[in-house]
Amino acid sequence: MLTLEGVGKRYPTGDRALSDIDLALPKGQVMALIGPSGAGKSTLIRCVNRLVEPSQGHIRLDGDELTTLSGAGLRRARRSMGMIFQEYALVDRLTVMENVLSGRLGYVGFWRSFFRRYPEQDVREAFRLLERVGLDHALDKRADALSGGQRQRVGIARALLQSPRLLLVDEPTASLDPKTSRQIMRLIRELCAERGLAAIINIHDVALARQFADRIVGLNAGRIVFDGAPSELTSDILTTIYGEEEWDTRVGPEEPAEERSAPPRAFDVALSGAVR
Ligand SMILES: Nc1ncnc2c1ncn2[C@@H]1O[C@H](COP(=O)(O)OP(=O)(O)OP(=O)(O)O)[C@@H](O)[C@H]1O
Repeated sequence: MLTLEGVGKRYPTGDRALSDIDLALPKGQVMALIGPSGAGKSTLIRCVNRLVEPSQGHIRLDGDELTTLSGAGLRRARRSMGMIFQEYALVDRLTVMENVLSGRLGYVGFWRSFFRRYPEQDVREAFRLLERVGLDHALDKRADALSGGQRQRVGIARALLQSPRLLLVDEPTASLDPKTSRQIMRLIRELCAERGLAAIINIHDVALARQFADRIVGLNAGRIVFDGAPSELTSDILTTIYGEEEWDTRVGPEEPAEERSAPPRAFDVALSGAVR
């Protein structure tokens, strides 16, 4: 379980990115983090794995305080948090298998990984994961020969090979088409359920957040302004998170009357297009 207590972040530039963040993320919960650009979503995710140093507060993973760790302790904590990125962060000239195996870098030591001599059990597990994400036919392909969706699947397999306790996911679908985005979100969700893994997913697409997360947290100007179930996300709450917008606009004035008689649910329309 991950807990954040009174977490704040002020960058050296003076920008206050987070204030008084209190959160508890139980094992197995998939949490979507939404909010307008600049709300502090990436900062929050990066405070958890200390890519950004929080200025105040406590962050604990299974009771271990993360904010005071350094050196080997910090490396150990980081390897228990798998990170999945918008731009995949793969090494283009390496194969799919090599990219996935790099998820073990935190465990195998420099020279072994330099010569790419990973223990056999790591290779077997990498193969199993690639099978699970549907890429066992592409083990030897170079990463730069893959589509965006395939690259993200490699990123997911690599994060899981770390044997993480938590997944930190930063806009995993921002570069993907709508269908691939849904497939990737579904995969992340299923894998979290299979492994009892908690995840924080920073995402701009509210419809995807609503469909695939157990819980949604809305940030605005560095503060939590909503924390609840996807079904509680009303248009009033979207206004609280993002500001004034016609979330319910569903039918244009020029729309033929017969089509107005059975409109799609306003909310689905608003969510599928307006919040990007
Ligand atoms: N390295 C940095 N130095 C100074 N200020 C920063 C830095 N990174 C982020 N900020 C500021 O912190 C605030 C929060 O930024 P952050 O990137 O966390 O927001 P976000 O919600 O992830 O935005 P987006 O959705 O656009 O990625 C913004 O005001 C931003 O300008």
